[in-house]
Amino acid sequence: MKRSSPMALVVSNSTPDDKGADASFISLRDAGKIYQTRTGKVVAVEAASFDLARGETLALLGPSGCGKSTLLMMIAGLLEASSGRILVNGRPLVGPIPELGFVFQRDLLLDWRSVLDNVLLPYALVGQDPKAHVDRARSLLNRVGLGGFEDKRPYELSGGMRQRVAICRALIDDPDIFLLDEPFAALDAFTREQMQLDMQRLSLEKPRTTILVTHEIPEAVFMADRIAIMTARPSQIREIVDIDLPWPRNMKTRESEAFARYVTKIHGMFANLGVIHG
Ligand SMILES: Nc1ncnc2c1ncn2[C@@H]1O[C@H](COP(=O)(O)OP(=O)(O)OP(=O)(O)O)[C@@H](O)[C@H]1O
Repeated sequence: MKRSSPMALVVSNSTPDDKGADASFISLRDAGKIYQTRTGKVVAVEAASFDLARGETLALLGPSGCGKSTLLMMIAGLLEASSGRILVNGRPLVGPIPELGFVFQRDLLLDWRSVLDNVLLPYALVGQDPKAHVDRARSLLNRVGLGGFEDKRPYELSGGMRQRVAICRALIDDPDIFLLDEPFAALDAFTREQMQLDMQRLSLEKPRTTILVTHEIPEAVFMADRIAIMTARPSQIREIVDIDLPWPRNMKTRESEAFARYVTKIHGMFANLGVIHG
């Protein structure tokens, strides 16, 4: 089952290239990033190129320090590319993407606000009255199993519950683009698996163009339509692997031969790249 498409999104005022915009909703053309540091230049990302269609999920998979977070921040428009181009909906990226949901490895919840008020925080930050969005916030919390926890404070929740709140906060304004930077890295294996299923359920309800940063091969295979194989620094996208496993994915998917074949194949790619030894 292929997932369908979310709505259009406007990024800059320049003329859109609508031809093929659906197939290349997010396009990178030799996008690179060099950090200038006191001790010299750090080439974090070298000439990354790919096209991502509306509603697709791409995993950025690679070893620690290979530039995955840098690339994600560039796609969010939060970090300027040093070279190359990034296009969203056919338009060059000229600043932070307004209609964006971003989930970080750390949940970044505010402990002095209730769960509900944390989910509504994006409105408070821009001075909007959050009242009109309370129903949606409650509904999102319900859908991730946090109905009844609205008045709790984040410090009363487990790590997995906190990250669910962070996901609801990222989705409160119904963004077209959803970026996740190792959102489950700090969670135990059981919670992690459950979160992958929960995320899938949310994305099947309302498909969004999603980019997931991870260094877990099975997680990437389970969650993504396509996987960008990234080399160690200076990072390059060595290959894009299409994951042709049917949706929805479940326990049976993880146990299937096809799933194991993808994991083995990608493991072999990283071994060939010298990322995995032994
Ligand atoms: N602000 C910065 N200034 C200088 N160098 C940086 C900066 N941010 C990241 N780097 C360097 O750029 C490289 C890529 O970092 P990045 O955090 O993007 O990698 P990553 O693949 O997300 O790593 P991890 O999986 O460990 O989170 C690293 O060598 C890092 O030290």
